[in-house]
Amino acid sequence: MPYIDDARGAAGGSEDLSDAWGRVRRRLRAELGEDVFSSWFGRLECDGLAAGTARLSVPTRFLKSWIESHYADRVLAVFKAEHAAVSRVAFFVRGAVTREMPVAARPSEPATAPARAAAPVVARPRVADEARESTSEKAAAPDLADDSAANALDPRLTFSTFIVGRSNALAHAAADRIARHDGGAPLYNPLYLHAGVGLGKTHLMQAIAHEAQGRGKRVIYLTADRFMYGFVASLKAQTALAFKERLRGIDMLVIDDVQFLQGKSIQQEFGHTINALLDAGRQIVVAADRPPSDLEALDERVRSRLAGGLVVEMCPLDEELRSRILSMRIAAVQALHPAFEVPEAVVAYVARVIATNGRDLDGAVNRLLAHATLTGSPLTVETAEAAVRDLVRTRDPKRVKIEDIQKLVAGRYNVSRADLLSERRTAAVVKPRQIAMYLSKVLTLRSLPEIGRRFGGRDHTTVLHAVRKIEKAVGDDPALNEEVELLKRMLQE
Ligand SMILES: Nc1ncnc2c1ncn2[C@@H]1O[C@H](COP(=O)(O)OP(=O)(O)OP(=O)(O)O)[C@@H](O)[C@H]1O
Repeated sequence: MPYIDDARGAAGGSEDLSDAWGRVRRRLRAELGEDVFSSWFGRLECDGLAAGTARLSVPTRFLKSWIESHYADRVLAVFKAEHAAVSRVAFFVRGAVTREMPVAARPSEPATAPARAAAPVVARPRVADEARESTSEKAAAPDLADDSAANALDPRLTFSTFIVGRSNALAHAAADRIARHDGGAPLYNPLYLHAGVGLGKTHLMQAIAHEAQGRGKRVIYLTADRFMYGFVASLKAQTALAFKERLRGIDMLVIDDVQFLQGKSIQQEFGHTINALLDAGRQIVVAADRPPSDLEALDERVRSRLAGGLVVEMCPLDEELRSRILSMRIAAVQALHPAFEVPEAVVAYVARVIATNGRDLDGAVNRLLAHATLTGSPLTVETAEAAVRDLVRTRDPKRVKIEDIQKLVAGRYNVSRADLLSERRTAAVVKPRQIAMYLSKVLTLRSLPEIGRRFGGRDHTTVLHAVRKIEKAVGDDPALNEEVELLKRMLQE
């Protein structure tokens, strides 16, 4: 069970918290839009409630600090509205070992699915606990000088537990070839995997690292934020040279979530590291949530080097693959809970309705287990439907393009798209232009400078001004609010 010390009596315990958490997620998704929600909150889990504080966890420090600085108040307000016992929210980074089962998922032990190994992940003993923020900072520099890489990988994320289907066959084949490649120049260098949230990138990346390590290769697996913290900490500790040497003296660098690389000097260092490794014929494997050309924060030269090997997209999991992943997860749970019975029809139902990603499939199995354990009654399609309701999305998130926003807004306000990009400053053009910029910010993952470029080469401060202005205007003017909401819906359909 999640730890609920004060809420048990008043709020009805874990089921209540779990329901509230489902509603919090749904409201955040509705309020912030699918893109923002899945970028920042897709991996947020509620681990419990104690002394009025809801404990929320994310897999990386970067996500933690971003959510804390941009969304903490909003999350708190929504949580308070949905659960009377919540008066505070606290964010944590899930550690490889200390990770708790998510809220609806802990009727009994243990996690049913490979928890994402959020921890530093390489060259670091598995006792790593990223929740110990301040102390782990200091430990970052020496971590990379330690050679116990294998210990830090999640032992469950291997090729043997990775299920291959149409959507990931190419990525799997390339990963497999690279991991088993012995001797000679690397085959595809770098291998760049990209996919939306929860489609198996980390699993495949860790599988490569496991396999190559097992073959005696010196491998480092890092998340981008781990790279950043490691580098910054080594600079502080004046061990930057050792850090660089350590990174460059390996056979394979596996680096996850590169879309999070931030900061000029860090990017430069990343670029140098990539170049040095590629030039020395060492294998690099990179994963991100977008193709290299969309890594706007990265220097053009680094982007083109990343794109210079094999770039493979992992597509959404099809129903057949989802069903096989579910069956495997259920079998893993049954090894520990032999009484946990899931009829074929329930597996088929869940595989059909949870069309999003592997993480939601894990969540569904956890909820089924919670339901079965708490009620003691057999699972049916009806009870499964209630148990996984909060995970079901009516449709897949759609990627909205700035161009589509411009076309729709221009059409709606009787101006041309060229007007929106022009220098014209008449009210008839300025308002739709600002609305289009605002929608570009809230519906796409584009940065302010990129949006500025797409609107006739404007400065990012102009975009920021437009975003703030429309944000305020929709708050003050219900008619405009409705108008903007309608445009959002039309774009997302
Ligand atoms: N083909 C697969 N076979 C088995 N498990 C899978 C597969 N694809 C995804 N999963 C499982 O789904 C969950 C999410 O996958 P993973 O963490 O690798 O996603 P990701 O693409 O790295 O997501 P993110 O963008 O959030 O980092 C994990 O538990 C993973 O084991």
